[in-house]
Amino acid sequence: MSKRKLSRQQRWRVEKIQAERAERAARKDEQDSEKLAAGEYGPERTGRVVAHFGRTLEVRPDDDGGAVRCHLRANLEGLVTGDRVVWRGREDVEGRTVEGVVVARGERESVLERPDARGQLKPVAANIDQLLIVFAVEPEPHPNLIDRYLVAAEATGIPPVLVLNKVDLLPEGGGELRLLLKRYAALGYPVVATTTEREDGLSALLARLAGRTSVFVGQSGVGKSSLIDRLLPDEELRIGALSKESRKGTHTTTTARLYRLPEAEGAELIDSPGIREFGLTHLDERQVTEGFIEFRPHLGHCRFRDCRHRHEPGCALLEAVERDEIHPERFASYRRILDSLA
Ligand SMILES: Nc1nc2c(ncn2[C@@H]2O[C@H](COP(=O)(O)OP(=O)(O)OP(=O)(O)O)[C@@H](O)[C@H]2O)c(=O)[nH]1
Ligand SMILES: [Zn+2]
Repeated sequence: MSKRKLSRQQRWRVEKIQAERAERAARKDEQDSEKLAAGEYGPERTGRVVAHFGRTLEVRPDDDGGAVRCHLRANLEGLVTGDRVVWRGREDVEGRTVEGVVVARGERESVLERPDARGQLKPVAANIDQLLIVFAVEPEPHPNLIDRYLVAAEATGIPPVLVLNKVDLLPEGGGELRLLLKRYAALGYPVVATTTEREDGLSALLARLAGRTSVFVGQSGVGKSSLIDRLLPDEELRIGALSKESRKGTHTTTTARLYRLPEAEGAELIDSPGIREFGLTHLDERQVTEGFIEFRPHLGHCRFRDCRHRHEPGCALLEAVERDEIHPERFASYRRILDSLA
């Protein structure tokens, strides 16, 4: 909300709209209860949220068929794209499922959050198996930036994958960038090379996408749109396979959407402009320290319990750098990220 004060009349209008909205939702819920009791909705089925617009969702049934427009029972809040749900459909006279009601949410394996306009973290997508952090030969990535993304990924608990795009621009032998990525591979991070300039330029990525739900993140210009265009060539797929009946009056918004990727078995992608910007969120000192995964075995072993890992004697991290167990550039990057928090 902006700092601008609302006039009394504006405030009254806002309150009135909110009250009307709440009343409508309550009425709808009452109708749903009656319809559910009267057996107008079919049996419980499972599905996955492929998009959401306020209290209206699109749910893709696990059994079959295209996405169905559903609304939420009043006791359900905060569903996001990627959530697994239990829902019940209502059919028209010709036996087509025309709408549904979501009655329960499944447990989440992971959730991606972003700060809203007020700076409060809000979930934007759920059940993501991997964060694909895209880099490119051009614009050349700052190693510090890769570390920043990795730290942010570690804070979510969703495993990151480094995707080096535009490898068609790599110099003979691979250059510095290949060496850099080798360092990350040695830490245990999967590294995948891609190019949209060659027919088979996405084969390693497709293998990585199969059987998982992924999101693409990364700085501007690295080729996220180009990669996604190749993965989702069909405009219909991009709009979402919403059945014709359900599509009527679909809002066009910037909500996160879940897509099936036709070229890799069981591959799903959740995408939105907001999600692509992930990684630029605020982190605290503890998250940054724990986000450097090779630090973890050493944490808690410094001589001083409140060690800041700067010049303290008996610092386990500094000693690990001395012994080459922590790469000095990773350590320098850690310090730079910490300094940027202040
Ligand atoms: N040489 C080469 N160029 C590529 C490749 N992939 C993408 N590009 C080019 O890189 C530029 C940026 O690509 P985009 O797909 O718009 O990048 P983006 O990450 O979506 O950028 P934003 O929309 O700003 O976030 C475009 O001019 C693409 O044609 C590649 O594999 N090789
Ligand atoms: Zn220390």
